[in-house]
Amino acid sequence: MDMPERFAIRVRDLVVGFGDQVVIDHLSLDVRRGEILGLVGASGGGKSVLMRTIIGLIPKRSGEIEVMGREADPGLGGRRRSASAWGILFQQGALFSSLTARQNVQFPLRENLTISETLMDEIATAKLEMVGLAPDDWDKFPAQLSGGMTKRVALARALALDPGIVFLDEPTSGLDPIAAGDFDVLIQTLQKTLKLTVFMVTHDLASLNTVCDRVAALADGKIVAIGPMGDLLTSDHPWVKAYFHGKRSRMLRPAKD
Ligand SMILES: Nc1ncnc2c1ncn2[C@@H]1O[C@H](COP(=O)(O)OP(=O)(O)OP(=O)(O)O)[C@@H](O)[C@H]1O
Repeated sequence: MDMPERFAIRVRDLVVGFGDQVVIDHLSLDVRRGEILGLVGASGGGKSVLMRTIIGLIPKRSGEIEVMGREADPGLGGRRRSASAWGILFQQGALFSSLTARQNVQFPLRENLTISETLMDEIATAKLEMVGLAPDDWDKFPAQLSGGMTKRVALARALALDPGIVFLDEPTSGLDPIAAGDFDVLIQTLQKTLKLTVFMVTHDLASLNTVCDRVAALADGKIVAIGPMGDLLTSDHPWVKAYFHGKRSRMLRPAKD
């Protein structure tokens, strides 16, 4: 049953820390190919650190990380060697402010491929169309784009090299509920059509409910619960209970009697 090909990412017994602080403490996690996995955890609990360690931006102290069946190589910083294995949408979109939307999408192509300007334009256009950005906005600079448009451009850039996995760090933060809902639908559509594996850090309860196949909860440096949203809602773990059944989440449900 547990064939390695079933998994896009396998993390075993991972430890990551800074100085005296241990952030990730013997954590294990499997991300299945083709699933949308949501990661929740307390602020400062290590979600971004976990994501950045998987993609090789932060060194691990010990443990194993396998991405698409290959051991991540800490010596190479992971990124260059596997540039096309994953794409990343950082928190706040993090576009280059001096480049237009189209140039932002072309950036990873320029960095990693030797192809003509015409082909680069064609690929960037295809990606911008894919994320639903109107042609009028393709040559705008980030400062001229709304929050939702910025996220779309950042997603187009993450998809530039046709990755098998995309990492999304709080993709709907800062968006109004309608724009966030539209973005959720976009992620789901792209995941289906491109057969992507999506690893998504989010605090957005609606995203967790509607787009994630499974949700993993990070507490005390470990994954303390993982499964479909329904399983998380019935988890006995104190942090998971507080997260999903706290005052703010309760407000989302209609009052009984
Ligand atoms: N480069 C770094 N150097 C030192 N400490 C760091 C570094 N990056 C993160 N940390 C620390 O690791 C801990 C986890 O941070 P992380 O950003 O992963 O939290 P998070 O779960 O993503 O939080 P949030 O939901 O608020 O974004 C924090 O205590 C943070 O200060």
